[in-house]
Amino acid sequence: MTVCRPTRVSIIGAGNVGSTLAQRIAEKNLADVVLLDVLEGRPQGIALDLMEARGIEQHDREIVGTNNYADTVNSDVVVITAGIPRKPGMSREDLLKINAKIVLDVTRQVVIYSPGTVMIVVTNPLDVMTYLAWQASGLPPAQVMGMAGILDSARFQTFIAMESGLSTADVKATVLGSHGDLMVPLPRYSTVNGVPITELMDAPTIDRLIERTRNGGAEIVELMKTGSAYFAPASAACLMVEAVLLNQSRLLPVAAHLQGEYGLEDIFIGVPCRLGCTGVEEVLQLSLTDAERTALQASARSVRDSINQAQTLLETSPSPIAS
Ligand SMILES: NC(=O)c1ccc[n+]([C@@H]2O[C@H](COP(=O)([O-])OP(=O)(O)OC[C@H]3O[C@@H](n4cnc5c(N)ncnc54)[C@H](O)[C@@H]3O)[C@@H](O)[C@H]2O)c1
Ligand SMILES: O=C(O)C[C@H](O)C(=O)O
Repeated sequence: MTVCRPTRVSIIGAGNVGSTLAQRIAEKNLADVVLLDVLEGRPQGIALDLMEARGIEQHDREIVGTNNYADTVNSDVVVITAGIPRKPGMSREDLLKINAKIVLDVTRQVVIYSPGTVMIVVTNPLDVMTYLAWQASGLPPAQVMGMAGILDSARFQTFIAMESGLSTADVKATVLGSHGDLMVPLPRYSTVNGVPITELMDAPTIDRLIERTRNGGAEIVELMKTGSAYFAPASAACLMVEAVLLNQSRLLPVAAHLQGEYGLEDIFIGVPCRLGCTGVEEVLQLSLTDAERTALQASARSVRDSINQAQTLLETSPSPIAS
């Protein structure tokens, strides 16, 4: 008798984003979930809690909590959420050194047990962490990507719907670039049922919504006082997991490795990509105005500076980046 192996997603970091993502994946019946954390008891407790909801939510997905990477073996997708969230007054870049060490450590352990996985990075600062995870993993670049563009676009989408009073379902918004102050919201590619928002709102209103989008993560950090956003981030990561597991050919903005696209080399940054079972299957090159291209280049320069900074910081660490 053939024994079927269920699809498995491992989530490294059983904190706010990781545990919410585990819930979404299981309740959408996408895959079995392994939730791993350094904290003893936390992933086990969350997994048991989610298992006890199965009868109510009507699914039979296995959710396992663990501190042992061997339990993540043969994961189809691994999502890295391990790391420290920022506090009010901090930028995501302030997390660079501490999270770089965590991301390098967990990535190296993940690929021992899942050498062919698709890896989705969530830990901040996002674009740099995705680059470091890719380097440490040895995976082909198409199998490593970062989650941010879907979240930033969803925030822009929400603010456009709130401002216009039109249904969120009809709004499509596009945000490219880094997951930071230099992200690049694109009003020309943001529409309400096909109508560009530039036809629906005046420039000062659009500028105000762009500013709120750029500040979207910080706005929640300031309100929550401890921790950062996790419901919308988990939804965004789940969309990527779903696109990969179900080979959906979704066109989504993700932090992908660029090798000449948009005139950028050897960097991970948010661009529209076709996502399928092998990961990033294509980078779509939008035509950009001079101003949009300049903004994307500035965004990429800031990511490149942070990568250089992370590599300098890590040179003094006991486990430097090694390919
Ligand atoms: N890319 C995005 O858009 C986005 C959105 C939200 C959060 N984030 C980032 O994701 C990260 C997690 O956010 P959160 O709200 O879940 O934080 P959290 O503090 O709730 O959870 C983080 C978890 O990581 C665990 N952890 C730390 N070091 C670890 C290690 N070496 N191995 C395994 N687990 C480890 C912690 O024990 C904790 O449970 C943060 O860096 C945050 O800034 C990014
Ligand atoms: O803002 C943060 O620090 C968390 C995340 O990147 C977000 O945008 O919500």
